[in-house]
Amino acid sequence: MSAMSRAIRAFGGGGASRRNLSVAASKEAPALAAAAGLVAGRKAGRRDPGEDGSRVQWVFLGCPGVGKGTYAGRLSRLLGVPHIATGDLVRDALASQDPLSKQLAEIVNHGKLVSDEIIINLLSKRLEEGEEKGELGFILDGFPRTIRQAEILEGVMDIDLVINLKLREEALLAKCIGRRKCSQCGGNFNVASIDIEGENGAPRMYMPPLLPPPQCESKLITRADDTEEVVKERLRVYHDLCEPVEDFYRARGKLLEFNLPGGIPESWPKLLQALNIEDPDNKRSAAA
Ligand SMILES: Nc1ncnc2c1ncn2[C@@H]1O[C@H](COP(=O)(O)OP(=O)(O)O)[C@@H](O)[C@H]1O
Repeated sequence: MSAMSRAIRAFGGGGASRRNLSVAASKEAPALAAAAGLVAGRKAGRRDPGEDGSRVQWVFLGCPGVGKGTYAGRLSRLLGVPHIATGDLVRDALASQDPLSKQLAEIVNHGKLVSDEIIINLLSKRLEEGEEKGELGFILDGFPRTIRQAEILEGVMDIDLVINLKLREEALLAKCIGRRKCSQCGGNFNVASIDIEGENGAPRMYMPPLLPPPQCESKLITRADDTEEVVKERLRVYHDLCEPVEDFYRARGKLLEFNLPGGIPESWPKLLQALNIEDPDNKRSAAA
């Protein structure tokens, strides 16, 4: 059993206070603590990426379709830390021969959340594998998604920043339905063209499609849970269960709200600015 699962047991077992959980976690979760590159229970201040980005322990929150995967992936490459998306861990489990996969498909393809226990087991396993490879730091995407997950994470790790991505509601559904992935190279694309009129002082929002190159065109696949009906359910679940997680981190002073102004070319430099990270593209053009 993984360290994080033991922490869950302590948490769910009744009577275990958060303090006990932290103590239990620091004793029982050396793997988890080492994977995070810190001593569990030590409350460090926010780690700015600076020269050594490898130690950031960040979380991305945001509705389905907002672009968590895109921006978390870009930052992970820039800072050299692993991007750990629990949705990907779930999809890997779904594709496996695991007896759990049928049960998981039933939940995921209806837009519901899988149980906290299952998700923490998957995440814990991934962190332990990372630790074995010497990974330091992480950017979590899609976790935590419930208050209970947030409390468990807070008890065993020091999250230093939570980035809450926001996009106008009208764009989210179209962005999910337009998502495509190349089954061969794994590239992510989007066929949706979003053009929302500016209203009540808000500027017009234009997000052009991100089309695949010709060699990927015939190999595109769509996620089974990216149908209109399922996306609407995922958005409902987000508002009910995941939005309170934003309040959880806001109350702890860890939440950075970021309103996406449009597509990647507009949003990426602004996000880097909000995070106090030097834009590598500007650096290159300044050096040229
Ligand atoms: N932290 C989590 N807790 C529970 N279920 C999760 C979690 N992360 C992912 N899942 C499951 O995997 C599905 C896909 O997740 P993800 O790719 O993050 O989707 P989204 O585009 O909705 O943010 C979710 O709808 C849910 O069923």
